[in-house]
Order: sequence, then structure tokens, then C-alpha cells
Amino acid sequence: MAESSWSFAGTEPAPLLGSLRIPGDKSVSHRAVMLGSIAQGTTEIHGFLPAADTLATLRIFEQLGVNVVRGETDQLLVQGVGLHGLKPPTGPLDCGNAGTAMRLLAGLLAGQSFDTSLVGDESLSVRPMQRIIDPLTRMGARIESESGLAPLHIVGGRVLSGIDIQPEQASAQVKSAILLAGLYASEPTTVRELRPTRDYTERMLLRMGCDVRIESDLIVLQPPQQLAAQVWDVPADFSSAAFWLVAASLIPGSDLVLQSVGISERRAGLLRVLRLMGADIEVLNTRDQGLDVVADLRVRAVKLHGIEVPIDCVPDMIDEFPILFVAAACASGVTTIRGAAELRHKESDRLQVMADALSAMGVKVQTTNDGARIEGGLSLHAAAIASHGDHRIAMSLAMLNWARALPGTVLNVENVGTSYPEFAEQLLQRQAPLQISRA
Ligand SMILES: O=C(O)C1=C[C@@H](OP(=O)(O)O)[C@@H](O)[C@H](O)C1
Ligand SMILES: C=C(OP(=O)(O)O)C(=O)O
Repeated sequence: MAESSWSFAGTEPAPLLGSLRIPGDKSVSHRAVMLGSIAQGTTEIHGFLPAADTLATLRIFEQLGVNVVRGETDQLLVQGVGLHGLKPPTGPLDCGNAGTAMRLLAGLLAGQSFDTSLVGDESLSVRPMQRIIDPLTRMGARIESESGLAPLHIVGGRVLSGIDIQPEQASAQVKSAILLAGLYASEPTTVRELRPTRDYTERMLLRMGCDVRIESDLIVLQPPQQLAAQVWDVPADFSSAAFWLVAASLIPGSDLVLQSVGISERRAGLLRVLRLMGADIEVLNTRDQGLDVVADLRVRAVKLHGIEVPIDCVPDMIDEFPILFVAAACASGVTTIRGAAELRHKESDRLQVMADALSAMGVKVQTTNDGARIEGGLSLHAAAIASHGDHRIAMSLAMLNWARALPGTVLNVENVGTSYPEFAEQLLQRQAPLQISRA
């Protein structure tokens, strides 16, 4: 049965001590399955995230004729069929709640010889897809959609050409959709980014033997003959670790180590921002795990203060804003956010939903088109708050209730399973006074 709400008893939290294993990175898990499926040979994935979003991607490639052998929970063997070996599916391909799956797949499927349809859940069906339809169409793809929204019908058998393009958004999903279509183009594909975004797609392609030039905001991909299968070690997901970085900063007496977290520059912007707010986070045992730099993050409780979030950090922490709002609500002084309009196009309008949630709990928040002003350090009160089916909102509000001993309720938490199915269980293991209701 799905979890539908979490209620907190409002008792003082025990310090967070010891160490914690965070599940695998969602972005890398999606890509390892996608790229492994079209590689030559068998891809080994260690540390795969078995969450609803990434399992949707896995099921889709099984529908496309790829054989995947599941080992222990987080190990997969993907038997690649080569760039041109995917088979026509018998029905629509369901991306569920995953924007990453839908946008990246649109690029990859635009280069196939057969038609496909991509569908998603209610939330994904109102997220903007024109941002990938436009560049892919310029490359020669044909994607049928009503008003730029899912479902997307992708016509097969098109001849794709390379482009040189600057997407309108700083978005790793848009960049990746173009690069994946570029694998099937007859000329090189160049993507110029407004601001650098997470770079797993291009770095993974490079490791698979592609001729790809990577500069900070420029990627040039030559269409490959084939992709070589790899062994991928998926790091712990920084975005999931982020909830604990903030909770342990806020819960007095905490001293917690988060193990083997991916801290590449394009992913760990919140680390920089929390430190600017005064957080005590030590980066220990840093090592290069091939695909990513990983480290153990030791975080100790401390008093945080508000800051102006540097605008160049925004893409590097795009999924961490809901939990940053929580840190800002508990910090002394004012935190301001600018340049984050993309937050309005996630699983919910994350700027508005967090502003409304915190306002209902007594925080002074004003939103702008692309940001917010949060006055922290005021006294908070408990409320029953809807998370709008947005996993990151649900987990952020859970941490706020827990850390500040508020007897609040977080409603509609089902979608936490899209990125972090073990979240509530890990809270309970840490004695969070949490009651779970199931629908
Ligand atoms: O490429 C990816 O794996 C992702 C890119 C980001 O989206 P945008 O590219 O839309 O910013 C991020 O929000 C999402 O969770 C994962
Ligand atoms: C925005 C997110 O994911 P996606 O775009 O893949 O739905 C997220 O995980 O916060």
C-alpha cells in the first residue's frame, strides 16, 4: 500500500549520529540503463537506484527488447543491443513521474527506425516538452504532441542531422536529449549551455569511447559507430543526501557521516551554499570513482544564517531548493534566491509550493518570478501541508517538522518512492516520531 501522509508527534529529535548510506544517484542510474542498452556488450551497474523513476526507464528498455538481469537489489547487468538493435515496442512507453526519462528518451528514440509513444503521469503530463521538441525537430525528428505536452508520439525512420545550438534553458535534460539524438545524426552536434549543467551524459559517452569534446559550457559530439559497454559505479545521490545535510545541521548535537556521496561540481552546489550559511560540513576520504568524485560528508549541528544564494550555483543545486527553503526558514536573517525560474517547471511549482508551505507555518516568504526572499529564525507552528505529489517537497517538509519538533502532517507523500523509497524507513531507524498513514 502506498504511503499517503506522514504525521509527526512533535517531540524533540535525538541527535543524528553515526553514519548513513544514501541510495544511488537517480541521474546516473537513468543514464546507465539508457546508454547500456544501446552499447555493444554487457554493462554492469553497481549501486543502481531501485526507485519508481529509474525502474520506469528499466521497464521501457525491456519493452524495447533489451535483456536486463537483476542481481542483488542494486546490481544490474544490461545486455546491450547496439545503437541500432532496439525493437519496436507493442504499446506506449510509460515514464511515470520522470522528466529525465521522458526528455532523454525523446532524443534517443528520435533516431530509431520505428514509431514510439511516451506517456507519463498527471504531473509529467503538464511539464513543458516543447523545450526538447523544438531542438529535436530542428535536427530532423518528428514529434507529435498537443500543446507541447506529453503524450509524445515520436515518428521513426527519420534522417537526423547534427546542429549547433544554444538551448533557451540551462537544462541537463534538454542538453542530453539533443546529445542522444546526436548519436544518430549524420554530422557533429554542438550544444552551447547558458550555464553549465550536470554533465553525466557527455562524460559517460566519453568513457564509452565517443569522440566528445567537453568544455565548461560547450559540448561537441561526433556521431559514433558504436558505444563500448562499461562497468558503472553509481555514487550515492547528492540530492537525497541533501535532506540529511540540512537535518543534521539543524538538530542539536548531531554529528553524522553520509557515505560515498557524488560531489561533482555540477551536482553539489548546495554544499557551497550551506557552507556560506555557516554549515559545518567536512568532505572526507575524497576519491575518484571513475565516473564521479565521491566523498564521505561529515555534518555537525550549527546555527545557520541567511545569505544571498550566488546565481552561478543555481543549476548545480536545482533539485535542492526545497530543502534550502527549510534551511533558510531555520537560519537567522534573510535568504534570497534569484535566477531559479526553472523551479516552476518541476514536479510542482517548487517556488510557490515551498513559499505557501512555509508561510502556513509562520515563515515570512515572498516570491518573485525567478526566486524568493525568506525571512528565517521566526517561531514556527505546525500545519497539515500538501506536498502536491512532489517527492522533494514532501521530504523537505518532513525534515522541517522533525528538526523543529513540530507536530505537523505532510500530505500526499506517495511520490517519495520516485527518488528515495527508503526515506521514511531511514527516518524511523533514526527514531523520528513519525506515523505513516497508507491509502
Ligand atoms: O538530467 C538530469 O538527470 C536532471 C536534470 C535536472 O532537470 P533540468 O534539466 O530540467 O533542469 C534535474 O532537475 C532532474 O532532477 C534531473
Ligand atoms: C525534477 C526532478 O526529476 P525529473 O525531472 O526527472 O522528474 C527531481 O528529481 O527533482
